[in-house]
Amino acid sequence: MSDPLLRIENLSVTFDTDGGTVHAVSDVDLSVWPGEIVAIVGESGSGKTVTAMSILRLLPKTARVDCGTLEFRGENLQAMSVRQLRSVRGGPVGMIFQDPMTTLNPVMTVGEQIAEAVILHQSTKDKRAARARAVDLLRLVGVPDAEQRVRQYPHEFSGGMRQRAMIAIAIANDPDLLIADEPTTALDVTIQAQVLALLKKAQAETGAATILITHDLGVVAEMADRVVVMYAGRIAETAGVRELFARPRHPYTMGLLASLPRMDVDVDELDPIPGNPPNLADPPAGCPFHPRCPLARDRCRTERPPLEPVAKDHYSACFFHEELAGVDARTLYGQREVTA
Ligand SMILES: Nc1ncnc2c1ncn2[C@@H]1O[C@H](COP(=O)(O)OP(=O)(O)OP(=O)(O)O)[C@@H](O)[C@H]1O
Repeated sequence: MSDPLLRIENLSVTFDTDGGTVHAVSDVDLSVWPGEIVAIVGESGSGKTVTAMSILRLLPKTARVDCGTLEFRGENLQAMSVRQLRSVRGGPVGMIFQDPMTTLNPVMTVGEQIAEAVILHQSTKDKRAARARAVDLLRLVGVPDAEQRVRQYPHEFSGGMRQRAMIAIAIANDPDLLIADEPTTALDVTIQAQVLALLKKAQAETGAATILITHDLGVVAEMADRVVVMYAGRIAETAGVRELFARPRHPYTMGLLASLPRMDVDVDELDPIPGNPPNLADPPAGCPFHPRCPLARDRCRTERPPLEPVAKDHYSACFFHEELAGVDARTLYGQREVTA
Protein backbone atom coordinates (compact mmCIF):
# COMPACT_ATOMS: atom_id res chain seq x y z
CA MET A 1 0.00 0.00 0.00
CA SER A 2 1.19 3.55 -0.72
CA ASP A 3 2.13 5.92 2.09
CA PRO A 4 -0.72 7.80 3.71
CA LEU A 5 -1.29 11.39 2.63
CA LEU A 6 -2.06 12.35 6.20
CA ARG A 7 -0.75 10.52 9.22
CA ILE A 8 -1.94 11.36 12.72
CA GLU A 9 -0.70 9.23 15.59
CA ASN A 10 -1.54 9.59 19.26
CA LEU A 11 -3.39 12.87 19.11
CA SER A 12 -4.69 14.20 22.41
CA VAL A 13 -6.18 17.65 22.98
CA THR A 14 -7.22 19.18 26.30
CA PHE A 15 -8.69 22.56 27.25
CA ASP A 16 -8.33 24.07 30.68
CA THR A 17 -11.71 25.52 31.59
CA ASP A 18 -13.40 26.80 34.75
CA GLY A 19 -15.12 23.43 34.96
CA GLY A 20 -11.76 21.57 34.89
CA THR A 21 -9.61 20.07 32.18
CA VAL A 22 -11.72 19.00 29.21
CA HIS A 23 -10.30 15.91 27.48
CA ALA A 24 -11.65 16.79 24.04
CA VAL A 25 -9.61 14.24 22.07
CA SER A 26 -7.68 11.28 23.49
CA ASP A 27 -5.22 8.94 21.75
CA VAL A 28 -6.60 9.32 18.24
CA ASP A 29 -4.78 7.69 15.31
CA LEU A 30 -6.02 8.66 11.86
CA SER A 31 -4.36 8.05 8.52
CA VAL A 32 -5.87 9.09 5.22
CA TRP A 33 -4.71 7.65 1.91
CA PRO A 34 -4.74 9.55 -1.39
CA GLY A 35 -8.18 9.87 -2.95
CA GLU A 36 -10.21 8.22 -0.19
CA ILE A 37 -13.19 9.69 1.65
CA VAL A 38 -13.01 9.15 5.38
CA ALA A 39 -16.06 10.08 7.43
CA ILE A 40 -15.74 10.96 11.11
CA VAL A 41 -19.07 10.40 12.86
CA GLY A 42 -20.31 10.75 16.41
CA GLU A 43 -22.68 12.73 18.55
CA SER A 44 -22.17 16.40 19.32
CA GLY A 45 -19.11 16.96 21.50
CA SER A 46 -17.38 13.69 20.55
CA GLY A 47 -14.24 15.47 19.33
CA LYS A 48 -14.75 15.46 15.56
CA THR A 49 -14.11 19.16 14.96
CA VAL A 50 -11.23 19.37 17.42
CA THR A 51 -9.56 16.44 15.62
CA ALA A 52 -9.97 18.16 12.24
CA MET A 53 -8.82 21.55 13.53
CA SER A 54 -5.69 19.97 14.98
CA ILE A 55 -4.49 18.97 11.53
CA LEU A 56 -3.73 22.51 10.35
CA ARG A 57 -3.18 23.80 13.86
CA LEU A 58 -6.34 25.91 13.79
CA LEU A 59 -7.29 25.37 17.43
CA PRO A 60 -7.47 28.33 19.80
CA LYS A 61 -4.38 29.06 21.91
CA THR A 62 -6.13 27.63 24.97
CA ALA A 63 -5.90 24.15 23.47
CA ARG A 64 -3.11 21.89 24.67
CA VAL A 65 -2.22 19.58 21.81
CA ASP A 66 -0.08 16.53 22.27
CA CYS A 67 0.58 14.57 19.11
CA GLY A 68 3.09 11.83 18.38
CA THR A 69 3.03 12.17 14.61
CA LEU A 70 1.29 14.77 12.45
CA GLU A 71 2.42 14.50 8.85
CA PHE A 72 0.97 15.65 5.55
CA ARG A 73 2.66 14.31 2.40
CA GLY A 74 5.46 13.10 4.68
CA GLU A 75 6.10 16.59 6.10
CA ASN A 76 5.88 17.29 9.80
CA LEU A 77 3.07 19.82 10.28
CA GLN A 78 4.07 20.36 13.90
CA ALA A 79 7.46 21.72 12.84
CA MET A 80 6.03 24.17 10.28
CA SER A 81 6.06 27.92 10.83
CA VAL A 82 2.80 29.87 10.72
CA ARG A 83 3.80 31.07 7.26
CA GLN A 84 4.41 27.55 5.98
CA LEU A 85 1.07 26.44 7.43
CA ARG A 86 -0.70 29.29 5.63
CA SER A 87 0.64 28.03 2.35
CA VAL A 88 -0.83 24.61 3.12
CA ARG A 89 -4.25 25.93 4.19
CA GLY A 90 -6.32 26.71 1.14
CA GLY A 91 -3.59 25.30 -1.11
CA PRO A 92 -2.96 21.54 -0.95
CA VAL A 93 -5.52 21.32 1.88
CA GLY A 94 -8.95 22.84 1.19
CA MET A 95 -11.43 23.43 3.97
CA ILE A 96 -15.22 23.63 4.00
CA PHE A 97 -17.09 24.55 7.16
CA GLN A 98 -20.69 24.32 8.31
CA ASP A 99 -21.39 28.03 8.15
CA PRO A 100 -19.82 29.80 5.16
CA MET A 101 -20.85 33.19 6.59
CA THR A 102 -18.20 32.84 9.29
CA THR A 103 -15.52 32.07 6.69
CA LEU A 104 -16.46 34.26 3.75
CA ASN A 105 -15.53 37.91 3.99
CA PRO A 106 -18.77 39.96 3.93
CA VAL A 107 -17.13 43.04 2.35
CA MET A 108 -15.48 41.27 -0.59
CA THR A 109 -17.33 39.92 -3.59
CA VAL A 110 -17.46 36.17 -3.96
CA GLY A 111 -15.36 36.46 -7.13
CA GLU A 112 -12.66 38.50 -5.37
CA GLN A 113 -12.44 35.88 -2.65
CA ILE A 114 -12.07 33.01 -5.07
CA ALA A 115 -9.52 34.99 -7.12
CA GLU A 116 -7.60 35.85 -3.95
CA ALA A 117 -7.38 32.16 -3.05
CA VAL A 118 -6.04 31.43 -6.55
CA ILE A 119 -3.47 34.26 -6.44
CA LEU A 120 -2.31 33.40 -2.94
CA HIS A 121 -1.41 29.84 -3.79
CA GLN A 122 -0.48 29.85 -7.44
CA SER A 123 2.44 31.33 -9.23
CA THR A 124 0.14 33.54 -11.33
CA LYS A 125 -0.31 37.06 -10.07
CA ASP A 126 -2.43 37.79 -13.13
CA LYS A 127 -5.65 39.21 -11.71
CA ARG A 128 -7.60 38.80 -14.94
CA ALA A 129 -6.66 35.14 -15.19
CA ALA A 130 -7.62 34.65 -11.53
CA ARG A 131 -11.01 36.30 -12.13
CA ALA A 132 -11.63 34.11 -15.16
CA ARG A 133 -10.75 31.11 -13.01
CA ALA A 134 -13.26 32.33 -10.39
CA VAL A 135 -16.03 32.33 -13.00
CA ASP A 136 -15.00 28.84 -14.15
CA LEU A 137 -14.99 27.57 -10.59
CA LEU A 138 -18.41 29.04 -9.82
CA ARG A 139 -19.71 27.39 -12.96
CA LEU A 140 -18.11 24.11 -11.93
CA VAL A 141 -19.91 24.18 -8.57
CA GLY A 142 -23.23 24.85 -10.28
CA VAL A 143 -23.79 28.53 -9.52
CA PRO A 144 -26.06 29.79 -12.32
CA ASP A 145 -25.14 33.03 -14.15
CA ALA A 146 -21.60 32.73 -12.87
CA GLU A 147 -20.39 35.82 -14.82
CA GLN A 148 -22.87 38.01 -12.95
CA ARG A 149 -22.79 36.30 -9.60
CA VAL A 150 -19.01 36.53 -9.35
CA ARG A 151 -19.54 40.27 -8.70
CA GLN A 152 -22.01 39.72 -5.85
CA TYR A 153 -21.36 39.72 -2.11
CA PRO A 154 -21.90 36.68 0.15
CA HIS A 155 -25.15 38.10 1.60
CA GLU A 156 -26.60 38.15 -1.92
CA PHE A 157 -26.14 34.37 -2.10
CA SER A 158 -28.57 31.84 -0.57
CA GLY A 159 -27.19 29.38 2.03
CA GLY A 160 -26.80 26.62 -0.55
CA MET A 161 -25.09 28.97 -3.05
CA ARG A 162 -22.72 30.23 -0.35
CA GLN A 163 -21.76 26.66 0.43
CA ARG A 164 -21.09 26.13 -3.28
CA ALA A 165 -18.85 29.21 -3.24
CA MET A 166 -16.98 27.75 -0.25
CA ILE A 167 -16.47 24.52 -2.17
CA ALA A 168 -15.19 26.57 -5.13
CA ILE A 169 -12.60 28.23 -2.86
CA ALA A 170 -11.66 24.90 -1.28
CA ILE A 171 -10.99 23.26 -4.66
CA ALA A 172 -9.49 26.37 -6.33
CA ASN A 173 -5.93 25.12 -5.98
CA ASP A 174 -6.52 21.49 -6.84
CA PRO A 175 -6.06 20.21 -3.27
CA ASP A 176 -4.77 16.78 -2.25
CA LEU A 177 -6.95 16.84 0.87
CA LEU A 178 -10.35 18.37 1.59
CA ILE A 179 -11.57 18.77 5.15
CA ALA A 180 -15.34 19.24 5.24
CA ASP A 181 -16.84 19.85 8.69
CA GLU A 182 -20.62 19.32 8.68
CA PRO A 183 -20.77 20.95 5.22
CA THR A 184 -24.52 20.53 4.80
CA THR A 185 -25.88 20.65 8.36
CA ALA A 186 -27.06 24.26 8.15
CA LEU A 187 -28.92 23.73 4.87
CA ASP A 188 -32.47 22.66 3.99
CA VAL A 189 -32.82 18.96 3.31
CA THR A 190 -33.28 19.28 -0.48
CA ILE A 191 -30.32 21.66 -0.75
CA GLN A 192 -28.26 19.31 1.44
CA ALA A 193 -28.61 16.56 -1.15
CA GLN A 194 -27.53 18.92 -3.96
CA VAL A 195 -24.50 20.18 -2.06
CA LEU A 196 -23.47 16.64 -1.11
CA ALA A 197 -23.73 15.55 -4.73
CA LEU A 198 -21.62 18.54 -5.69
CA LEU A 199 -19.03 17.74 -3.03
CA LYS A 200 -18.84 14.21 -4.36
CA LYS A 201 -18.37 15.54 -7.91
CA ALA A 202 -15.72 18.04 -6.78
CA GLN A 203 -13.95 15.26 -4.91
CA ALA A 204 -14.05 12.98 -7.94
CA GLU A 205 -12.78 15.73 -10.27
CA THR A 206 -9.91 16.84 -8.06
CA GLY A 207 -9.15 13.32 -6.81
CA ALA A 208 -8.67 14.89 -3.37
CA ALA A 209 -8.79 12.69 -0.32
CA THR A 210 -11.55 13.95 1.95
CA ILE A 211 -12.20 14.01 5.67
CA LEU A 212 -15.93 14.44 6.05
CA ILE A 213 -17.23 15.27 9.50
CA THR A 214 -20.88 14.53 10.08
CA HIS A 215 -23.32 13.24 12.66
CA ASP A 216 -25.50 11.85 9.88
CA LEU A 217 -25.04 8.17 9.03
CA GLY A 218 -27.13 8.65 5.89
CA VAL A 219 -24.45 11.05 4.60
CA VAL A 220 -21.78 8.53 5.54
CA ALA A 221 -23.47 5.73 3.60
CA GLU A 222 -23.80 8.02 0.60
CA MET A 223 -20.29 9.42 0.55
CA ALA A 224 -17.63 7.58 2.52
CA ASP A 225 -15.15 4.83 1.77
CA ARG A 226 -14.10 4.45 5.39
CA VAL A 227 -15.68 5.47 8.69
CA VAL A 228 -14.23 6.52 12.03
CA VAL A 229 -16.79 6.47 14.84
CA MET A 230 -15.86 8.75 17.74
CA TYR A 231 -17.26 8.68 21.24
CA ALA A 232 -16.16 10.95 24.08
CA GLY A 233 -13.01 12.05 22.24
CA ARG A 234 -11.85 8.53 21.40
CA ILE A 235 -12.21 6.22 18.42
CA ALA A 236 -14.85 3.62 19.28
CA GLU A 237 -14.75 1.79 15.96
CA THR A 238 -13.34 2.17 12.46
CA ALA A 239 -13.89 0.14 9.28
CA GLY A 240 -14.73 0.37 5.61
CA VAL A 241 -18.22 1.76 5.11
CA ARG A 242 -19.87 -1.49 3.94
CA GLU A 243 -18.21 -3.52 6.67
CA LEU A 244 -19.25 -1.03 9.36
CA PHE A 245 -22.88 -0.95 8.28
CA ALA A 246 -23.11 -4.72 7.75
CA ARG A 247 -21.02 -5.97 10.67
CA PRO A 248 -20.71 -3.31 13.40
CA ARG A 249 -18.70 -4.54 16.37
CA HIS A 250 -19.08 -1.75 18.93
CA PRO A 251 -22.29 -1.18 20.94
CA TYR A 252 -22.12 2.57 20.29
CA THR A 253 -21.99 2.13 16.50
CA MET A 254 -24.82 -0.37 16.82
CA GLY A 255 -26.85 2.22 18.72
CA LEU A 256 -26.27 4.78 15.98
CA LEU A 257 -27.30 2.24 13.34
CA ALA A 258 -30.36 1.15 15.30
CA SER A 259 -31.55 4.75 15.36
CA LEU A 260 -31.47 5.04 11.56
CA PRO A 261 -34.97 5.26 10.11
CA ARG A 262 -35.84 2.38 7.78
CA MET A 263 -38.16 2.23 4.82
CA ASP A 264 -39.47 -1.28 5.44
CA VAL A 265 -40.48 -1.14 9.11
CA ASP A 266 -41.74 1.27 11.70
CA VAL A 267 -39.92 1.11 14.98
CA ASP A 268 -41.55 2.15 18.20
CA GLU A 269 -38.46 3.95 19.43
CA LEU A 270 -36.21 6.01 17.17
CA ASP A 271 -33.56 7.08 19.65
CA PRO A 272 -32.40 3.89 21.19
CA ILE A 273 -29.22 4.93 23.02
CA PRO A 274 -30.43 5.98 26.44
CA GLY A 275 -28.53 8.65 28.38
CA ASN A 276 -26.11 11.35 27.29
CA PRO A 277 -22.42 11.49 26.33
CA PRO A 278 -20.16 11.98 29.36
CA ASN A 279 -18.80 15.24 30.68
CA LEU A 280 -15.31 15.35 29.19
CA ALA A 281 -14.04 17.32 32.18
CA ASP A 282 -14.87 14.29 34.32
CA PRO A 283 -15.03 11.25 32.04
CA PRO A 284 -16.09 7.93 33.56
CA ALA A 285 -13.46 5.34 34.51
CA GLY A 286 -13.08 2.34 32.21
CA CYS A 287 -14.88 2.38 28.87
CA PRO A 288 -16.35 5.86 28.30
CA PHE A 289 -19.49 4.28 26.81
CA HIS A 290 -20.20 1.91 29.73
CA PRO A 291 -22.88 4.08 31.45
CA ARG A 292 -25.03 3.84 28.29
CA CYS A 293 -24.03 0.39 27.09
CA PRO A 294 -26.53 -2.48 27.11
CA LEU A 295 -23.62 -4.94 27.35
CA ALA A 296 -21.63 -3.25 30.14
CA ARG A 297 -20.05 -5.59 32.69
CA ASP A 298 -17.78 -5.03 35.72
CA ARG A 299 -14.62 -4.97 33.64
CA CYS A 300 -15.98 -2.12 31.49
CA ARG A 301 -16.39 0.07 34.58
CA THR A 302 -12.73 -0.10 35.56
CA GLU A 303 -10.63 -0.93 32.48
CA ARG A 304 -10.52 0.97 29.21
CA PRO A 305 -10.79 -1.28 26.16
CA PRO A 306 -8.04 -0.73 23.57
CA LEU A 307 -8.83 -0.29 19.89
CA GLU A 308 -8.22 -3.82 18.58
CA PRO A 309 -8.44 -5.44 15.16
CA VAL A 310 -11.63 -7.49 14.76
CA ALA A 311 -11.46 -8.18 11.03
CA LYS A 312 -9.45 -6.91 8.06
CA ASP A 313 -9.13 -3.10 8.33
CA HIS A 314 -11.77 -3.15 11.07
CA TYR A 315 -11.04 -2.11 14.67
CA SER A 316 -13.26 -1.89 17.74
CA ALA A 317 -12.65 -0.61 21.27
CA CYS A 318 -15.00 -3.05 23.01
CA PHE A 319 -13.88 -5.97 25.22
CA PHE A 320 -16.87 -7.96 24.00
CA HIS A 321 -16.60 -7.36 20.26
CA GLU A 322 -16.55 -11.10 19.60
CA GLU A 323 -19.97 -11.51 21.20
CA LEU A 324 -21.30 -8.82 18.89
CA ALA A 325 -20.49 -10.70 15.69
CA GLY A 326 -23.76 -11.39 13.91
CA VAL A 327 -25.90 -9.59 16.51
CA ASP A 328 -28.59 -7.30 15.09
CA ALA A 329 -28.20 -3.71 16.30
CA ARG A 330 -31.90 -3.37 17.09
CA THR A 331 -31.95 -6.58 19.10
CA LEU A 332 -29.02 -5.34 21.19
CA TYR A 333 -31.01 -2.26 22.12
CA GLY A 334 -34.15 -4.30 22.85
CA GLN A 335 -36.06 -2.57 20.10
CA ARG A 336 -39.40 -3.96 19.00
CA GLU A 337 -40.16 -3.72 15.33
CA VAL A 338 -43.70 -2.73 14.49
CA THR A 339 -44.26 -3.99 10.97
CA ALA A 340 -45.93 -1.39 8.85
N1 LIG B 1 -12.31 26.21 22.75
C1 LIG B 1 -12.76 25.25 23.57
N2 LIG B 1 -12.70 25.38 24.92
C2 LIG B 1 -13.13 24.42 25.74
N3 LIG B 1 -13.66 23.25 25.33
C3 LIG B 1 -13.76 23.07 24.01
C4 LIG B 1 -13.32 24.04 23.06
N4 LIG B 1 -13.54 23.57 21.81
C5 LIG B 1 -14.11 22.34 21.96
N5 LIG B 1 -14.23 22.04 23.29
C6 LIG B 1 -14.80 20.80 23.85
O1 LIG B 1 -14.17 19.71 23.22
C7 LIG B 1 -15.12 18.64 23.07
C8 LIG B 1 -15.10 18.18 21.63
O2 LIG B 1 -15.67 19.22 20.82
P1 LIG B 1 -15.84 19.11 19.25
O3 LIG B 1 -16.28 20.46 18.77
O4 LIG B 1 -14.65 18.52 18.63
O5 LIG B 1 -17.05 18.10 19.12
P2 LIG B 1 -17.81 17.65 17.80
O6 LIG B 1 -17.84 16.17 17.82
O7 LIG B 1 -17.23 18.32 16.60
O8 LIG B 1 -19.27 18.22 18.08
P3 LIG B 1 -20.31 18.99 17.12
O9 LIG B 1 -20.94 17.94 16.28
O10 LIG B 1 -21.26 19.60 18.09
O11 LIG B 1 -19.52 20.01 16.35
C9 LIG B 1 -16.45 19.16 23.56
O12 LIG B 1 -16.65 18.71 24.89
C10 LIG B 1 -16.27 20.65 23.53
O13 LIG B 1 -17.07 21.27 24.51
